[in-house]
Amino acid sequence: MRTRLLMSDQTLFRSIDVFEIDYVPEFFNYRESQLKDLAYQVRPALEGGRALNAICRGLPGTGKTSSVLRIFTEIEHTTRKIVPVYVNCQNDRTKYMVFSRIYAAVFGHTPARTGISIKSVLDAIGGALQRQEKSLIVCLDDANLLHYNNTLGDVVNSLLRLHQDYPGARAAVFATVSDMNLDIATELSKWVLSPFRPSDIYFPPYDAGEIRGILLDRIRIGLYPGVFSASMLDCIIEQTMESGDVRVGLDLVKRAVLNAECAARTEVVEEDITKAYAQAKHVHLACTIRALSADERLLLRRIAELSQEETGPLVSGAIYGRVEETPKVGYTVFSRQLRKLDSLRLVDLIRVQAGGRTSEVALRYEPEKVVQICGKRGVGRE
Ligand SMILES: Nc1ncnc2c1ncn2[C@@H]1O[C@H](COP(=O)(O)OP(=O)(O)OP(=O)(O)O)[C@@H](O)[C@H]1O
Repeated sequence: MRTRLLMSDQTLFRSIDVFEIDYVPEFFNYRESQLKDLAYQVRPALEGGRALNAICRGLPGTGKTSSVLRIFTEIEHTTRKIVPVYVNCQNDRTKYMVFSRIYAAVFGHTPARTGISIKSVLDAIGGALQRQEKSLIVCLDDANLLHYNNTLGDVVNSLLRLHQDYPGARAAVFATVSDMNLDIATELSKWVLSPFRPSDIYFPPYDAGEIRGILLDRIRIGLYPGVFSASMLDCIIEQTMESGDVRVGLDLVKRAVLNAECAARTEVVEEDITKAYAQAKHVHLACTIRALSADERLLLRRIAELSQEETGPLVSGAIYGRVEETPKVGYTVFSRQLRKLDSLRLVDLIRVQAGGRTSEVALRYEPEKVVQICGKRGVGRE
């Protein structure tokens, strides 16, 4: 007899790893054209030259990192003449950390901790590439996080000029950027002396059908048959489309199944998804806030505080007037930061007047939660 009850030693997951953020998906569809573009950038390096630079642009969770890592894996299986290096700028935010990461990929170990200068790390990298006649491709993932204090300009400059001190050492940069308002190429052209001229590779948000396809592939591999019905999947797709980030959908599926297990059910019901959404909402918020610069985080916190204090709608001009941080940023930078919070769906910007500069700013999350996650004022300001 088919039972609806799950025993305590039974699980609905065939493999729970399939829903973890670092899982490398077996099926990777809907990004064929971007993968082709990336492969094209690599081609000159396969022929002994320098790869072409690229900027992969798209909102969070649109497959930028996965695409670059896929191409890097293909490189590793094809040639030893190219050293692909992945740098997660959320973790490695200084020039020294970025070059240590590259050093580790070239030499197989990190540089000695004490007393070694950035210049000597770079010299060692350049020398090794020259001797071994190898070409370097560095992926700066979430490169916008290095944008402040011109770390990004310094890093790109040093890499692209490596060949000047070490003829034959060739390096290229693949930068991924989720801040759709930041024109990294123009920003860099102010700082980077060597020709950067990146190709722009755009990653549009997945539509509902594509999100369904991605989630269905994972459900097929990660869960036992019958655990997740089509109608339950529809609920998850609806929630995922709100943020546009596939990670939200994957996380919701995992949590909903865990909730079903907890209730000793053999299949997910709507209640499991509602509960999962309440649990996951803040996890997603925390991840998005973590990826902000310190100044953007302070602005978001201020908006949350003002939302608690004010009863009427908040408008951008009034928010600017009440930013307390010193030195205060100019209005143009402030507007750009606001647009970024809007593009990350942390706030909604509603134009008050056609063509005017003023917008109504509506926080999309509970202000108390935002203040709590943003942390103390003034901590870690860049
Ligand atoms: N086409 C796809 N097929 C299967 N899984 C995908 C696909 N696109 C994205 N994913 C999954 O979604 C998650 C987020 O993808 P990824 O990290 O590549 O996005 P991203 O655009 O780099 O995001 P961010 O800008 O936040 O770094 C990962 O778990 C990845 O495996």
